[in-house]
Order: sequence, then C-alpha cells, then structure tokens
Amino acid sequence: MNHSPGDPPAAYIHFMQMKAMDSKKSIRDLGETIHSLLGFKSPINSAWVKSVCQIIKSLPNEDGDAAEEFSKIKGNIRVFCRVRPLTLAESIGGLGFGFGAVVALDTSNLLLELGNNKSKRYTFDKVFQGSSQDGVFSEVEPVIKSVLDGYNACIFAYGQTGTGKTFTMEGTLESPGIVPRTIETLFKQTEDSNHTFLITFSMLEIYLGKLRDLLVPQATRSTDPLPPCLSIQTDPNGGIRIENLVSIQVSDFNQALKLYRFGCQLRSTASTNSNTTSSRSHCMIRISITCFDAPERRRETNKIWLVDLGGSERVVKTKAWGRRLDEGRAINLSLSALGDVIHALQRSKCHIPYRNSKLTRVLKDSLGDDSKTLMLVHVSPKEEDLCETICSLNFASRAKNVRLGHEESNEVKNQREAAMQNLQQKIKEIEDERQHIRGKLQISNRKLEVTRKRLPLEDQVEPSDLSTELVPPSELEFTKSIKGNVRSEMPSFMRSTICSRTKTGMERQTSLDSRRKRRPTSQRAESVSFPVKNNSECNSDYSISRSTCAVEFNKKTGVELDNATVYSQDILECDIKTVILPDRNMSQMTSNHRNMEKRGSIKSNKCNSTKVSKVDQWFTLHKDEPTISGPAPRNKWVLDIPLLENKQRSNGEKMQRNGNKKQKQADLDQKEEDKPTLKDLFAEESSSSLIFPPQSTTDDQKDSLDSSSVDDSQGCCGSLSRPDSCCNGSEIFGNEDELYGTPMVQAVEDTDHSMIEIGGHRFSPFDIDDTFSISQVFGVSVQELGGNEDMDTSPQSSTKERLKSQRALFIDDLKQKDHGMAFMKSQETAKKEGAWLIQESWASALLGLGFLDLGFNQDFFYGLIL
Ligand SMILES: Nc1ncnc2c1ncn2[C@@H]1O[C@H](COP(=O)(O)OP(=O)(O)OP(=O)(O)O)[C@@H](O)[C@H]1O
Repeated sequence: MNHSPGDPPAAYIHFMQMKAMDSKKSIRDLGETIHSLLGFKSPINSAWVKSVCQIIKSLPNEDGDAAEEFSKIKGNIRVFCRVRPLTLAESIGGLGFGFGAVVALDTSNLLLELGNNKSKRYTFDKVFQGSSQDGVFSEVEPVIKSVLDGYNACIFAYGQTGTGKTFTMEGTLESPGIVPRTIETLFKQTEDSNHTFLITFSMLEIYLGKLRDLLVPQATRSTDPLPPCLSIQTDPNGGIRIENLVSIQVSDFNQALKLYRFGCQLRSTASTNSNTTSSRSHCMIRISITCFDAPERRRETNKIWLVDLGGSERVVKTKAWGRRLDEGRAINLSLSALGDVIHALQRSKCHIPYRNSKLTRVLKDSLGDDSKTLMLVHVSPKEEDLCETICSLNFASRAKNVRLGHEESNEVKNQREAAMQNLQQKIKEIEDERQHIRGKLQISNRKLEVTRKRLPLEDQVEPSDLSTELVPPSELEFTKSIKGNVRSEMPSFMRSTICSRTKTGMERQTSLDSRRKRRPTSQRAESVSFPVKNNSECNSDYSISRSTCAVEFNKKTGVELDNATVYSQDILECDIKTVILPDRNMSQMTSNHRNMEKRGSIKSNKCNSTKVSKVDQWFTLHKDEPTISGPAPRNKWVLDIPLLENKQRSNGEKMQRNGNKKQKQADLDQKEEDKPTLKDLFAEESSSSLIFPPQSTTDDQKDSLDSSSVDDSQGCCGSLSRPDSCCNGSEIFGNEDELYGTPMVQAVEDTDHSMIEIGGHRFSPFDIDDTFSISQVFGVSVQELGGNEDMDTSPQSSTKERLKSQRALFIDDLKQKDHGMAFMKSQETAKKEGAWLIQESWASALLGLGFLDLGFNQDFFYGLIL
C-alpha cells in the first residue's frame, strides 16, 4: 500500500474505525474506559460511573458541538500540538508504521498509549501529526493577521529537546518554518493594505539567563568593542521595551529574511545526546509594526514575538555535563518560570510572576490580557520519551485553559453598572448638599459680620480672641461659618457661652495659646435676680440672685493679670454667688448691679477679692451695705462658691499653683469640651458651697489647708476650711457631697416665650424633666432620688432628709467652732428663714415658671421645706 507523506496510514484508519465502534459500546464499559484512560490505580466504583453517565446523557449536543461551545469561551492562549514524525532509524527500530506511543486521533485530540492497554487523551486547538509546514502555518496565519489589526501576539514553540521546535519555527530552506512565513505574510498583507506600515526587526536570545542581541556580532577578539548590555524596561503604559536592543527597519521580506538568517547563525547551538543541532538558548524574534494612519487598529505600534524556546531536558537522560549542563538548567529554570506564569494566568491570580525570569519579563506584555498567544507544543512520538511527553502535554493543557480576557457574566455586569450608578447618584447628592451648606454658610457669615458691626466696641469680640492664630484661613472661615450658622438656628438657651463652648482640637489648642497671650477684654456672667412671693411665715418678698463676675484686661494700661487671675477667668462660670435679698431692695440691687456691669469698671485683678470683701463687710460689719453693688438689706444670705484664685493667693504658694495649673487647665478644657446641659449645669451648681462671714482662722487650719490637696471640682478646698485662709472671707462647710447650693436662676423673657436662665444658660421650662427639676434644683442628686437603697425612695422624703441633715451638720459645726453669737443668730435666722426660704423661693420660682405642668403641685414643693 503506497502512502503519500500526507496520507494517514492504514493503522490510523483502523484505529479510527475501532474508536467509532467503541463509541457505540454500552456505557457499561465507561468506567473501565475512563479507568484505562486516566490510568487510575484504584477502581472506579459504580456510583461514580452512574453519575458520569448521567452527565453524558444530559449533554445537549454531540462532542463536536460541545467542543465548539468550549472553544467559544476559551481564552486567548491557543495551543497547537505537533508530533514530530519518526525518523527513519526510529521506524526501523520497531515502531512499525511510524506511529508510536502518541497518536493524533483527529485534528484536536491526541491519544497517548501508556501500555498495558492504557492510554491518555488530550484535546488541543489543533493537533498536527504528519502535517506539512504549510499545514501548520495555515492554522497559525490568523494570529499573524491579528497583528496587523494592532494586537500584540506571541507564538512560541515549546517542548522537549529534539522534538522539532526549531524545525517548526525556522524550518529549512526547502520547508521554511513559521518565522520566515510570518515575515512574508506580514509584508504581503501590508502591501495589500491601504495603510502605510513601518516594520522593524529585532532578534535576541536568552542564553544562560542573559539577553544577547543576535543582530550584533559577538566580540571575538579582545580588542573588539563589547556589545551594549540589554536591559528590560517597562514603559509608562505597561509595555515592555528592551534597552539597547537593535531594531532594524525593514522595507521588504528579503531584508527581514536576511537579518533573520544572520541572527540564526549567531544563535547558541550545540550537539547533545538528544539533538545534534540542539538550541542552547531561547531564540526570540520581534517584529514591530507601526501604522500612523489607521485609527481602527488597536494601537499605533504593536509587535509579535516569535520564540523558539530551548528544549526541556532531563539531565539524567541527556547526560549533559559542564556547559551543556548549565545551559540545560538555565533553560529548565526559565521554562519553569513560564509554567508558573501560565499557571497563575490560568487561575486568574492577582499576582502573575512575570519577574521570575528574563523570558517571562520579556514576554509580559504578550502573554497577558489583550494579546494573542499561540503555543506550539512539540512532542516526541517515541515511547521512551513518554514521560517528557506527558509533562509537555500537561503543561500545554494548563496553558489552554488560560483565559486572558476576563469575560464578565451578564449578572456581574449588571451589578457593576448598578453599583456605579449608585455611586454617581451619591456623588451628586453630596455635591448638592455641599452647595447648599456653602450657601448657608455664606449667609451666616454675612449675618455674623453685620452683627459684629452693630455691637458696641467694648462688647465686640476681636477675631484674634477667637483663637484663630493657628487656624488656616480656609479652616477658620469654615469654622466661623459653621458657628455662625449653628448659632443662627439654635434656640438661645442652647447657645454656648464663651466658657462652655465646645471646641475642636485645633481650636482648643489655639485657645490655650491665646488664653496665655491675649485675654478677652471682658467676660461676664449675667446677674440673675427675680422676685418670688413668700408664702410662709416670713411675709417679706425675697429674691435669689447670682452676682456678676466681671473680668477686665486693660490693654491700654497694659495691666497684666497674674496667673491666678488669668486662670480664674477661665472658671468664672463656677464663681457663683447667690444672694437672698428682701424684695424691696432687689430692684435697686439689680439696677446697681447692671450699672456696674455696664461700666465695666471692676478691674479683673480686684474683681473677685473686692467682691468677696464686700460680701464679708456686708455680712460682718455693714449689714446694710450692698452685697456686691447697691445697698444690702438686712437678713440676707450670701451663698457663694469660693474662688480658686483667692484660695491660691491666700495660700501664697505660687509654685504649687503653677504645679497645679496644668491639671487645672486640663480639667477646664475638659469642662469646656462638654457642652453644658441643664443637668450638667445643676450638677455643677449643686457642688457649690455656701459663703459665710469671715471667721478667724487658726494656724492649724491654715496648715491643714496648705497641705491639703486641691481638687478643682470640689470648689476651693473640697473640705472644711477657714474662709479667710482660703477663700478671702468665704468659708466652706462640708465637702462637695455634703453641701448643696442654689443655682443662679433667673426668669427671662426670650423672644418667643418665657425662659429660665440658669448659670448664664437659658432653658425652656419644658426642657426640665420631673426628676431632674426636683432633684437638682434642691440639691439632691438624681441617683439619690432614684436608687439608693438606704434612703426613702420618695423624692420628697429624701430631699427633706438631706436638707435636714445638712443643716444640722452646718449648725453643729458652727457651734463647735464657737463662731460667735452674731453669726449664730444669723444662722438661726437662716435656719428659720434663710435656707428654707431659699427652698421656698425655689419652689415658688419653679411654680411660677410653670413647673406645675410637670405634675407637682404646690403642696409638694412646700413639703420639701424644713
Ligand atoms: N516535522 C518534522 N518533519 C521532519 N523532520 C523533523 C520534524 N520535526 C523535527 N524534525 C527533525 O528533527 C530533528 C530535531 O529537530 P529540532 O532541532 O527542530 O528539535 P528542537 O526541538 O529544536 O531541539 P532543541 O530543543 O534541542 O533545539 C531535526 O533534524 C529536524 O529536522
């Protein structure tokens, strides 16, 4: 039987006939078939076979259709397999018809005869066995055409040494390989095109891990200049360029072919046990194509790599040694790196290890997305090479599964588009909101500016006093705008005072600095005073008043406040005096008081001491004199929180003061951070202390005071102390927990409705909840009212008990210290009139302010009185 070289032999026809018969066999034999195909050592059980049968039955199409369907979704790496024909010697050696262990079943399936009736089947895009160079190139040609469309492409021949890679790529003069054919095709197509192309040719090899330009003759003599070193660079677009690689423009096929032949001559080849003309390097041909007037092309300049890889080899088999051994190792290493890259691409890993070898680095932009890659895997037909063949085929199978283009499912696409629309909508909303706020800020700024201009000079707060030193202009403007905006929208009672204003971190820092450098010209806490009707046995009207603390820094005279004064300015809110005055004097006092504030004539360094001194004088000597301003009536009580400043001054320990200053400043800052709520305010007030007439101070007491640690939160001393030793005429009885004070309260008319002003802050009566109004106003903590097991849980009872016990402690203490009958008389009077009149006044005040609405009638409040 005569066979032309291209015709399939009779054995192959017989094999195909057997295959067709096999396909008609009962699927009962499927398990055995698969077992033999895959070479599994363990038998496949019947359940597994059943499930496979089900899968096969449920397949909608024939195998061909399925393969076609599969080919549609495959990635950009196409894999062709070429089986080298047996040489004459190999045929004579007993392989019969020229078909050995590797048999191409059809144009895409390959069968490996593993022996013992076992075989393994591989599927590739194309399988060539006994095919001519023409036949191979016809399948390769589409890739070449895509290069003219602007795609990067890479065609590389892979396989065991001596399997025909160089034959496929380079070919012979009679049967040229892919490289010359590609060049020829490219020029042919460019000539047919309407566009003008610029084609350049480069050729290099990677030998022993180094790049060598194959278009540059190697130095053969010591006097010859060394060729420039080639280095791989990544351009800004992610493309790979090789510095110093010669790139020669070629205008026709012959020019390019000449260069190619020249480069091939410079290639490193050597004779090995496997191949007499074995390539000992990776040979890489680069053809770059540039077209300036073809916008339809994917990119202006693109390239195709034609790579004849070095053959993988088993050193044991080739018995290579010395340089051949090094070459073999270097080739295997780079092929291994190429395998890793393909593996990573196949798994769609985030990191592709291109940098592990020069080979993969050079091919980086031709192996990834948006490039056409064709792998030609070459295998030997010999049974003795079966192991290497299986390795090569497995490698090729992995490459075949690589999907370079990340095709998204419709669902994922929809989700992505929905998310993008969402984000765009949000961006638009945020932008709108920003514009809106910006407009409001501008309006507020204008209002602020107008308001500032209207204010009298002395009341204007200089911008420098707003602690703007360290705030950048933009931030300052924003901060001011925000404040202005907030203030304009806030009810008056929620507005922060200069002391309670919450500050930002930056603002706080600058505030601290400016506090040291510049003081506000004046800080005041409004005096509060309102008449209440006395319903008890005392028939006079009483008022509750809180004195004003005015602090002034005279910039003109340059009078500096000392540290203690400066510090005291910061705690003015705690500096509370409560005065009970007969109603007849109240109006006078109030007006005087206001006059005094208007004048602003109280010097800051005198303010507190003068104030306290007047209280002392009034209390001990001039009972008819005004307490703070205006004449003071008889039978009046002064309750005050001792000033820390005075205590510090009387102690005369500047060092201690300075030492504590940091902590105090920190406490104060903390206080400023917390925007005062009504509860906070009352809590603060309730920890105030009573101010009583000056008493003589013993040395022991002074010593005890000096040695006592000071807690700012406890007012002046936090413990029993003499007024003249620590508070300039003020005396504290009991500690913070034992004492209660009456917060400064004033009924005021706001723009819309009646308000209650407490500690300089305005609240609506409706802002005060039941428990709070009772407990805090009367000096009993909410906790005590709520859940102390030792106390009567009723608010009334606990309040009364507390008042009683505190009063008793107070009287006992006075008696023990023999503080004089005059004072005792006053105290007695206070017991009967003063203190509970305070409570009564409070009750009346609260009733008058509408606290009855909260569910407490008048009897309830009277029940709180001693
Ligand atoms: N398809 C083929 N038809 C005819 N001869 C072939 C074919 N493939 C390979 N040969 C021959 O086999 C021998 C080895 O081929 P080749 O040198 O191309 O192998 P190789 O894979 O490049 O080896 P190496 O990796 O060592 O360079 C050559 O003599 C070549 O002519």
